[in-house]
Amino acid sequence: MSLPGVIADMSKKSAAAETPEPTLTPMMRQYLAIKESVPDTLLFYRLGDFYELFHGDAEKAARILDITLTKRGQTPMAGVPFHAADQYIARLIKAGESVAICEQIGDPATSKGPVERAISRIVTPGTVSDATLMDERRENHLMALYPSGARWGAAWVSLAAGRITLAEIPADQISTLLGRVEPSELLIPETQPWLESNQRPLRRADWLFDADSGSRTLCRALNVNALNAFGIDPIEDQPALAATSALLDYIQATQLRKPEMLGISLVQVERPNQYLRMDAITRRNLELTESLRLASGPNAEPTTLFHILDQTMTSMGTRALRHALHHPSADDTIPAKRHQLIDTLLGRTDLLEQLRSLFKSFCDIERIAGRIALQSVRPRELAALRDTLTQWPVLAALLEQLEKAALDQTVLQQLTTKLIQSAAPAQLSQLLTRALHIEPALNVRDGGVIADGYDPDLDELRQIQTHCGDFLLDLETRERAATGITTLKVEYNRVHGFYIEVSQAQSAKVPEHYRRRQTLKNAERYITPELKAFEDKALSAQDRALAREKQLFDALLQQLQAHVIALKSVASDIAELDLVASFAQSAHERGWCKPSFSPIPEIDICDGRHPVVEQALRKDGKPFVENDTRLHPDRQCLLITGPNMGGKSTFMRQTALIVLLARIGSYVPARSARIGRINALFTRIGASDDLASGRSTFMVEMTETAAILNQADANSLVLMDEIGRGTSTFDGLALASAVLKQVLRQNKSLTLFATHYFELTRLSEKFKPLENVHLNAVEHHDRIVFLHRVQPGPANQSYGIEVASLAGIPASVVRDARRTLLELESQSIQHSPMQAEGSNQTDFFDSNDASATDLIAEAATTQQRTPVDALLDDLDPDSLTPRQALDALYQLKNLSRQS
Ligand SMILES: Nc1ncnc2c1ncn2[C@@H]1O[C@H](COP(=O)(O)OP(=O)(O)OP(=O)(O)O)[C@@H](O)[C@H]1O
Repeated sequence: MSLPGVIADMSKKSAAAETPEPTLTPMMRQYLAIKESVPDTLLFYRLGDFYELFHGDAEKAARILDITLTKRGQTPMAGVPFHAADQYIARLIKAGESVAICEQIGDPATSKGPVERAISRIVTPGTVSDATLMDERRENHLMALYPSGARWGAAWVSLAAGRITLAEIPADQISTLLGRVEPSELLIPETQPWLESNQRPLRRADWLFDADSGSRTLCRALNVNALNAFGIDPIEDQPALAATSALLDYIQATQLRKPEMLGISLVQVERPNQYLRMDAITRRNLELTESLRLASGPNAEPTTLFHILDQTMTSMGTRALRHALHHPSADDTIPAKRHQLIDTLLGRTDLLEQLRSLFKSFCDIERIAGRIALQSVRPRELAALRDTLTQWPVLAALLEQLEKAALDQTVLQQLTTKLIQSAAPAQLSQLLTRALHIEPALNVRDGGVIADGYDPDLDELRQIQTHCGDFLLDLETRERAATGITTLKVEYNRVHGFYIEVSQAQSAKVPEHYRRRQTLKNAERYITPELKAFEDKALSAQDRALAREKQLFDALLQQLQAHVIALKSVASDIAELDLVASFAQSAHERGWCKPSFSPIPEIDICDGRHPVVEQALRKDGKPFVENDTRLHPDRQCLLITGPNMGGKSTFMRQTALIVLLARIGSYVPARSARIGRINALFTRIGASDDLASGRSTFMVEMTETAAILNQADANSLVLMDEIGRGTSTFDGLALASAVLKQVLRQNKSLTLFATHYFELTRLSEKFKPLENVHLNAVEHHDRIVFLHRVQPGPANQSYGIEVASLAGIPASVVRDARRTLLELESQSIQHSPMQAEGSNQTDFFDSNDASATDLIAEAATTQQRTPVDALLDDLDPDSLTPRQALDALYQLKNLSRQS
């Protein structure tokens, strides 16, 4: 198989490399030839104690790492010390760069010209697996996408966990997938257009995306003959397998390994509707794992749900939580099981505490298993694994007690049987205890990794080093006794090594097997076969001990391979238990309740709270006001009005978060909660420019609204906050009304719709499933007090100016605003169709097609008609010849340029 992409075909040397410029030094020629094989990767070229970067690589690295950029002749260069390379690599990876490490492999002594060098490893953001280069709290994913008509095949891998996931996604949900998986690196076919501004893909040759090859390589990676056992259908899953092909090819190229050596042992296939659907915007708006506010200030308090919820004790549990938050289950089974476990743990909080404190000492079994599979595990990681596994009997005892306490033991048994019954932990713990030094050195090359007593040869080598003096004394005593020469001495010098010295006077007594080494004036020096053997051993003992340790460590790694799958399975159960224990802890500390599920689209929350806002208020000693949310097909939409700062957004978000928490299997911040069949969450909250893709606030708002109107259905929960506020009042009101009606009539989604357009509240007269609620405030001693209580009916006042005054707007401005408001109100009473009495007002929201809403919208557009609009009106596309159509196009372009 030819080496693809990242390691490009070395035979295809560029003209520059084949016929190098005469001025290039041999070393530079070597550098360029190697660099050509990794054109998009920063090449760390080993020179003495440094890794050097040249040309563009040097400039880029100097910028990212803030290191000095120097010049050798005309060549820009920058370097990092080899012993500190990992920390620099970590920073480059974080910045999204890939790094290739090029080491010296030739012997300097025998080399003519530059010492032979080769790339020893390639680290990329998506394939990194080294502990020192990774964030233990999150997964690193490499993803490949393969477009196949309206559906795209996707495959992504966590190399550290050795897990591949395959899926097929509708093309319009690619950004949702990217938002959910957050790949660190993305591969797409070379010729595929790419519009997602948030993700910079790596383009790979189209032919690398081949389903058959994907299928074959995956079989090799898993060491199986067919993929059916993993739920993969070679025909149906072709697009995903095509993506898998490019994915595995890239990993092989970067890891410099064959498929069967990639440590991939888990494969899963995601089927549609497995998870509650949320697009990237919704994830962001709900601040699940990333805070909106952090972006505006690094010191701001984290405000994410993840931050509030994370009481996990292991990094495996932390990652499981992050994953769960982005993958709420659409189905009740998984969350219901977790709820049952939480129930059991809350019944025995003493065991919950013991379990959590046990987990605190647990190492990252999953990642260590992954690195064992990749044979890149470090001695101290194995020692940590040993220490964790020796605690298994304690874990088993705790789980048995929990099982006894459980009302229904099946769920706990399903989860813990493997943990308790698996033979792997005990076997491994014994093996590692025997093999590893109690506190092994950081690297095998430093020695002191393998335990005494594990290998007789190593013990002897060590013995020689530590007991050299004892041996010599012992030999001296024995030889004196054997020869009767009382002045005999065993000694050592650097030139002659070990010897037995006998005075000239006694030299006649030396036995035959003594060989003369040196004659001095008054003494003879000898060597014996025993001493020679010892000398050979002693002089090379240290080197040989190190080599033996390396050999033993490698053999140990081979032995451990057999346990990788069992370890990963154990790790995933520990992650699950840690996650559930974390949920239980939150429920226990905060008095959260167990939600129930129902089969119809409904939400019935009693005394719900927003977990993040509540926590922030508690810090300031302020109470959170609980609110109910009731939505069902007959009460499909709540139109929420109320003053700014009244709590509208908080109320809407808390409803979504409670649904989400229930669906990830957590208890929820409420007195009671019944969550029905909800399969998607949509939000249109807040306003922000998307300058990166050149979209204004209003454009962003409308794009997000359009996505909701096009996708939400009766099983969706939709949150819409202040639709239409980004444009003129009439346009905004007209749009808000039309959107609301569409959601009610067509989408039929459960909806929370917050607005400042009081006029909309009249819609409840026409639409029975629409109900008005409001958040209220009262004025008290010239101050405004927010009650934050959701009450039936529409609000009667907006308090916008009062809130502005609270925010510190100068008094003169506030006074001016009040005056203007009075004027506007009196004018609108006289003129506005919205405020006029009787039929006018009803007409405005008439739901007939010729409703006044539509008319207002039309009128607003007519007022702003441009020559382009006029020309467009006059055109009848069906009656135009191609020539006329082209002319019209030119005309339109001219007009538009003029206007
Ligand atoms: N239920 C509640 N109990 C206590 N305090 C609350 C509650 N809801 C909201 N608050 C407080 O009020 C603040 C503003 O709430 P929120 O942003 O939800 O108001 P809003 O009505 O959406 O405002 P705006 O219309 O200006 O967007 C919150 O940051 C919080 O401090």
